[in-house]
Amino acid sequence: MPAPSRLDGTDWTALSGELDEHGHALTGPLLTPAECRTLAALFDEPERFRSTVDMARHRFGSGRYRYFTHELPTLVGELREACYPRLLPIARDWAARLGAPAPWPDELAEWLAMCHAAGQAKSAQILLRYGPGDWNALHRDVFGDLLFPLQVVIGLDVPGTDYTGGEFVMTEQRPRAQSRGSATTLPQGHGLVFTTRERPVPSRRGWSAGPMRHGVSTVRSGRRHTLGLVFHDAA
Ligand SMILES: O=C(O)CCC(=O)C(=O)O
Ligand SMILES: [Fe+2]
Repeated sequence: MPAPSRLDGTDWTALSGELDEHGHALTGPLLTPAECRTLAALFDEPERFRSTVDMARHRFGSGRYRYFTHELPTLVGELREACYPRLLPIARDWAARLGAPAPWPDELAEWLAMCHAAGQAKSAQILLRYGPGDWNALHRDVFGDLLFPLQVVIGLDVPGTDYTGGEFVMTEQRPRAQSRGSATTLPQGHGLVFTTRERPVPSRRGWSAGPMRHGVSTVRSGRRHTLGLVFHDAA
C-alpha cells in the first residue's frame, strides 16, 4: 500500500484532539503484522545502522537501539514522509498558541536541509529492542536547537503475546503540582504520536507549555521492538 493511504485509517481530527488533551494519541494501523516482523528483523542487519546505543552504558535504561543510516528502508522513509504533512498543522497550531516560532516549511526535505545546515545532519530514525528486564528512562529526544515538536513510535510486536510489561509511559509536569503519568500499550502496527518536549496547556492567561517526557516501563517477558520516527535530525 502506498504510504500516504496507510494514514487514511486514522481520524486525524480526533487524533489532534487527543494530542491536545494528553500530549499523545494512537493512530490506526500503519503497518501489517508481516511488515512489522520484517522491520523488527532488520535489527540484526548491522549495515543498515550508523550506530548502536547500549542504553545501560549511558544510563538511559536497559536495552539497545540502533540509528538507521540516511539510507532508510523504503517503508520507513515513506512513512516518515507521509506523517510529516499530517503533523505539521498540529505543530503550527501549538506554536501559535504558545507564541513560539514555527520554522517548519511545507516540505520535509526542506526542513531536513535546514537541520543539516545548522549542524544537525545525522539520521535520528531508530529501531529499538527490549528483552526481559529492559526499560527506557523518561527522556526527550531533543538533539539541538532545531526541533520538530511531534514524533511517532510504532509498535512492532503483539503486546501480551510477544511480550508483557513494556508500556509506553509519559509524564506531564504541572506548574506548582506533582506530575501526571500515563501508560499506553502499543498495538502491533499502530503508531503513537506524542510530543517531544511539551504540550500547550490552558492557563489563566491563555496557554502555557506543559513539559512532558516519555519512556518505557520494564519489559517482564518476551521481546519488544519499536520503530521511532523523529522529524528533526541529530547533531
Ligand atoms: O520504545 C518505545 O516505545 C519508545 C522509544 C522512544 O523513546 C522513542 O521512540 O523516542
Ligand atoms: Fe524517545
